[in-house]
Amino acid sequence: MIRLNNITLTFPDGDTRVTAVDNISLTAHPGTVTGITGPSGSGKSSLLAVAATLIRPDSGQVLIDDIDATQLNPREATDLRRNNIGIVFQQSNLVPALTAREQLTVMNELGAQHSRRNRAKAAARADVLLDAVGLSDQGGKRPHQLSGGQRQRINIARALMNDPSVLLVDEPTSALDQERGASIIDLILRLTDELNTSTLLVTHDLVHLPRMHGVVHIVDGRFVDALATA
Ligand SMILES: Nc1ncnc2c1ncn2[C@@H]1O[C@H](COP(=O)(O)OP(=O)(O)OP(=O)(O)O)[C@@H](O)[C@H]1O
Repeated sequence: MIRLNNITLTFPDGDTRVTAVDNISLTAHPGTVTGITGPSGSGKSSLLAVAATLIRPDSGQVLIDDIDATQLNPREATDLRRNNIGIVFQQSNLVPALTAREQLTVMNELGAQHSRRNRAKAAARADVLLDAVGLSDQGGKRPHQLSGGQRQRINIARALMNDPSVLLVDEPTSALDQERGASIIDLILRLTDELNTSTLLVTHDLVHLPRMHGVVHIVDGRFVDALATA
């Protein structure tokens, strides 16, 4: 589960500071997808970066499975991120030289020694996830041999390699047409249910919002409305 309590985040802006996130609180429960939406520059990506423990907020708590990430030292925060959080970034950052399957198994090699699975278990997990995202027959292909939608599926599978309890997804449909975008949202909803992740999904694509379990609207860094659609 992820709970953000009264998050405020500012960035330096000349002699002053710009407030990117202004006292936002939200909770995402296991098995649910919460949409985060708002105009460009409203603070969506900043809020997601705070949730991902990539940026420490000026104030507020980031509770990941009841651990307050803002109280951890950088090494502890990295461990928490690796073990408990899966992140799908806006830009696909697949490694060009690796096959789809290797994009997943390499996650295990990058993890902390004590949290690594053995190679056979990591390979088995990669196969399960490739199947879950509908690409079990594409595991040998490199990113340039895959379509945009397929690459996004690999991104999602990779984020799930370490069995995270929290899944954070930034604009997963922005590079896709409506139909492919909708099928990526279907996939995220299904995997959230099957793997019981607490999922936050940033999107400016309003068409997808009615399918989320909850929606948080942000304008100028501030929470303006939340409606439960489930
Ligand atoms: N690293 C940074 N340094 C300074 N200001 C920043 C930084 N990152 C974001 N901001 C500012 O914080 C505010 C929120 O930006 P953010 O990227 O979170 O918005 P967003 O809602 O994700 O926008 P978009 O939909 O265009 O991606 C903006 O005013 C932006 O200019």
